[in-house]
Amino acid sequence: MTETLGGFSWLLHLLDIMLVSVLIYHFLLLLRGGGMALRLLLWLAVAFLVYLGASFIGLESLGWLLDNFFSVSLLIVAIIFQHDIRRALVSLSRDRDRQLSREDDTSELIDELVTAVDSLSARQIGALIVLERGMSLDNFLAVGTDIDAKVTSELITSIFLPYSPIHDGAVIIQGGKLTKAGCFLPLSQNHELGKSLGTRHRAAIGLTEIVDAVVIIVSEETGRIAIAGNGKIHEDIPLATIRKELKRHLTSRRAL
Ligand SMILES: Nc1ncnc2c1ncn2[C@@H]1O[C@H](COP(=O)(O)OP(=O)(O)OP(=O)(O)O)[C@@H](O)[C@H]1O
Repeated sequence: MTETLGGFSWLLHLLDIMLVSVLIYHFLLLLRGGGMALRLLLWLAVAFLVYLGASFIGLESLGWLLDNFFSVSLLIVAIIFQHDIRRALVSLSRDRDRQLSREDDTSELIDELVTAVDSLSARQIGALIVLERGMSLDNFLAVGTDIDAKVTSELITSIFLPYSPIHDGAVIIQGGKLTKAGCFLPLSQNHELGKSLGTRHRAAIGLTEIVDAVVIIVSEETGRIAIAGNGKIHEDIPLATIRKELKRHLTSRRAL
């Protein structure tokens, strides 16, 4: 094919360089933009078609670039989708036995949580309360103190009192029991989060980017209550809404 187009070799080189530039430009735009998953897949498909065309008409630079690009594309995909891959791997360790079995247990748990959060908020005591749903939280319990007790508002409040030795970090609630306190959660790396969000709030968001847990946050600075799920946070929520949201989250098996 290159021989057939021999007379136009300078044109081919020009076309080759232009296509490489366009590809690099759009790839950089892609890395900056949102809606990553679909756009990346689309671009991989387009790049593959361009690669076939480039090989056919003998565009050497473009062919070389795409050849190398495909070799590292698996790595690129793994890096870009690291959160989704991690979430998928964690979901393999679903532990349905720990789900709350009876509706009464769920409403009793919600009552205790709402009372605790109300009291903490009124006194501006910071708190981070994680509720396990379908996906196991066992991978996040390495650091922390074993508690394994029935959830009561008094227990939660006393853990977060400033002079309590385990007030730092998060408490974990699994299947209606408060299993751990002082747990360290992964911080969110989401650059789009507001700069005003500190590490307590970022830790809540970070965990829910990976698992389907729901996290209640009480701000020490403002006393405001927030709730995080599915990598998103809703701040300054009234108690009635917290109750409604908890009920929705704890009775549904789907991610939020
Ligand atoms: N990765 C983490 N995992 C669990 N708890 C954390 C983590 N990072 C911070 N915390 C908790 O948050 C506290 C610090 O909160 P910080 O003031 O930085 O955050 P914030 O989001 O501004 O919260 P606040 O509104 O309560 O001040 C720590 O003392 C600790 O208890």
